[in-house]
Amino acid sequence: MEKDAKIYIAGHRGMVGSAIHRKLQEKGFTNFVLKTSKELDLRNQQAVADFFENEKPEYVFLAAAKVGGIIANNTYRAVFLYENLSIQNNVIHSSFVNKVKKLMFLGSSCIYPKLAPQPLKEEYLLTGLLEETNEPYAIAKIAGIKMCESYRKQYGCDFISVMPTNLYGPNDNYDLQKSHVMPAMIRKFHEAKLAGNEAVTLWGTGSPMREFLHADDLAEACVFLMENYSEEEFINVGTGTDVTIKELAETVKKVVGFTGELIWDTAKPDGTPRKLMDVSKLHAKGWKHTIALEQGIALAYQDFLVHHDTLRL
Ligand SMILES: NC(=O)C1=CN([C@@H]2O[C@H](COP(=O)(O)OP(=O)(O)OC[C@H]3O[C@@H](n4cnc5c(N)ncnc54)[C@H](OP(=O)(O)O)[C@@H]3O)[C@@H](O)[C@H]2O)C=CC1
Ligand SMILES: C[C@H]1O[C@H](OP(=O)(O)OP(=O)(O)OC[C@H]2O[C@@H](n3cnc4c(=O)[nH]c(N)nc43)[C@H](O)[C@@H]2O)[C@@H](O)[C@@H](O)C1=O
Repeated sequence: MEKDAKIYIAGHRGMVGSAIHRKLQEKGFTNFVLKTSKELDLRNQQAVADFFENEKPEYVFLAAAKVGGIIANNTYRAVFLYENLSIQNNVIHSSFVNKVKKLMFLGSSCIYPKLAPQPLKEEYLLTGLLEETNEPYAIAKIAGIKMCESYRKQYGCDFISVMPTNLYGPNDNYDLQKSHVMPAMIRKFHEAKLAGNEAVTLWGTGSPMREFLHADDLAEACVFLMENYSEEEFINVGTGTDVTIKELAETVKKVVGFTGELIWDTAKPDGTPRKLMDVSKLHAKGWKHTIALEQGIALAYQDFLVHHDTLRL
C-alpha cells in the first residue's frame, strides 16, 4: 500500500477498526475514508453502492460488524445473521464493482466446529457442527470467507480473509450483557473493588479455555497481512496460547486489585469448550504477537480507567 493510498476502514470507531486506524497512522499512512454507522449504514445496499462510486477507495479494511459476547450472540440470533450478512455482502460486492485493489475481511475463530481438534488449523473449516450459541454469527462469517474466495476465483479480486481469536483492548464494549468476557471481567472487578463488594458473579463454569490477542497486536497483523498476504485461503491470527476462564479471572482480579470471591453462575452458557488457533501459517509468513496477556490486560484496564466516562457501558 502506498502511503497516500486511499484507505477505507469500515467500522473505524470500533475496537478493531480504531486499532487499525491508529496502526496505519503510526506507519505513515495519511489518506483515510471514515464513516460512522449514522453517516453510512452498511446494511443499506444502495447507500453503500453510492458511497463506493463517489469515494473509490483503493484499499478496504472491513472491520464493521454486529459483534458481541456469548449471551448477545445467543439472544439476537436473527440480528447477528441479518446484519453481518448485509454489511459484508454490500461492502465486498461494491469493492468488486469499484475495482478496489485489495480488501480484508475480518472473520472470527468461532467459524470452526465446536469439537474440532485443537489447535484449530484452517483446513478444519466446515468439518463439523458449529457451537450453538453463536451459530448465526459463525454462518455469516463463513459466508464472508466464501464470498472473498469466490470473488477471487471468478473475478480475480485480491480479497483476503483473516480469522482473529478473542480480542480485547482500547475501545472495547463494556456493556455487561452484550460484551465479551475480558471487558466484562475488567468492569465487574473494578466496580466491585470500588463498592467494597465481597464477591463477583461470572458466567458458566469457568472451565472453557480461550485465547486472547490484544487489539493493537491484531491491528499490526492486519497491516502486515494487507501488505504481505494475497492467498485464497483465510489465515488464523492469534497468540497460539490459551487459558481457562478461571485462570483469566484470577489474572484480571490481580491486575484490577479486586480481592473478593468468585461466584460461577452455571445457568449461563459455557459455549465452545476450547478454540485455540493454530498460528503456524501466520508465523511462517513472518508475524508474531508481542503483547503478553497480563501486560495487555493492564493496558486495557488503564484505557478503561482513562475513558470510563465515554465508554460503551
Ligand atoms: N471483539 C472480538 O473479540 C472479535 C472481533 N472480531 C471481528 O472484528 C471485527 C470488529 O469487531 P470489534 O471491533 O470488536 O467490534 P465493535 O463492536 O467494537 O465495532 C464494530 C463497528 O462496526 C460498525 N457497525 C456496526 N453496524 C454497522 C452498520 N450497520 N453500518 C456501519 N457500521 C456499522 C460500528 O460503527 P459505529 O461505531 O459508527 O456505530 C462499529 O464501529 C468484526 O468483524 C468482528 O466480528 C473477530 C474476533 C474477535
Ligand atoms: C470472539 C468470540 O466471542 C464469542 O464467543 P465466546 O468466546 O464464547 O464469548 P465470551 O467472550 O462472551 O465468553 C467466553 C467465556 O467466558 C465466560 N464468561 C464468564 N463470565 C462472563 C461474563 O461476565 N461475560 C461474558 N461475555 N462471558 C463470561 C462465558 O460463559 C464463556 O464461557 C462469540 O459469541 C463470538 O463473538 C466470537 O467470535
